[in-house]
Amino acid sequence: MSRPVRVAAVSYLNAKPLLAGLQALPAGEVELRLEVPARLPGLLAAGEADVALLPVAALPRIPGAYAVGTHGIAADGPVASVALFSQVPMTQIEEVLLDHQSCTSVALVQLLLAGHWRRQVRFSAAQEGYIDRIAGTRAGVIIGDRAMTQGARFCHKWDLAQVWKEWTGLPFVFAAWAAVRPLPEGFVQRFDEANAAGLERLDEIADAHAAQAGYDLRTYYRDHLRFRLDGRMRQGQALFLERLASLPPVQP
Ligand SMILES: C=C(O[C@@H]1C=C(C(=O)O)C=C[C@H]1O)C(=O)O
Repeated sequence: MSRPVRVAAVSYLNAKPLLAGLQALPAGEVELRLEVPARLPGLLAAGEADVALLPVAALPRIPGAYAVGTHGIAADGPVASVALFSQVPMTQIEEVLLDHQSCTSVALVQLLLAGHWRRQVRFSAAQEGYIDRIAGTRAGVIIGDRAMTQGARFCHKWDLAQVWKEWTGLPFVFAAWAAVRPLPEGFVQRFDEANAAGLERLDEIADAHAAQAGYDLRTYYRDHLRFRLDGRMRQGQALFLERLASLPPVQP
């Protein structure tokens, strides 16, 4: 491949530590594009991206997808930025709005409601502006930077990675680098090392984006997010995909 490797990543602050190290790659080796998670599976499947930070719920839909390196976006306990928000207690929720920017978390909430909370609710596709419609018995999933600042607005917040951990005892992987077609010789190792280099500078990266965040990014990067996908992470991912396969066709 003589052209740059086209890398598509999540546009939220959660991905900045993985992306920071890519600057160390040889000039012109990668071309970076940032999108909300729900757009990434389509880019990879259509060949518009060579590598994507792929929401793991999309893996079964992309034939031939394989893991690139050892990094992604995960949590081992509360993640802080993925939650179900509601004004009423769990037992009174009748409808759940599914964040249109999400792919994995909207599947996770359906698994948790059916298998962990054992609640039957209606799921509705959400659109831009849906957060204002979370009211009464209508709850909603919110992911990413927008989720970090909703705390005071809703009476109830269930952190989905924390609930997954309580349910299964395992970490949860939201997204992981993946490709479909072969990559240039040696690229995966260079890319993986570049990711790891970014993780050495978490505080510096947090401070560089602090004004944009408006919350404590150092804590978010250090205490909530996990970027290295070890054996337990992959175990959590496998269990999620197994349970997802037995869920009735994911709505909406
Ligand atoms: C932790 C997060 O993980 C993400 C959630 C995703 C999803 O729900 O599809 C995909 C990628 C990650 O950005 C977050 O967005 O806050």
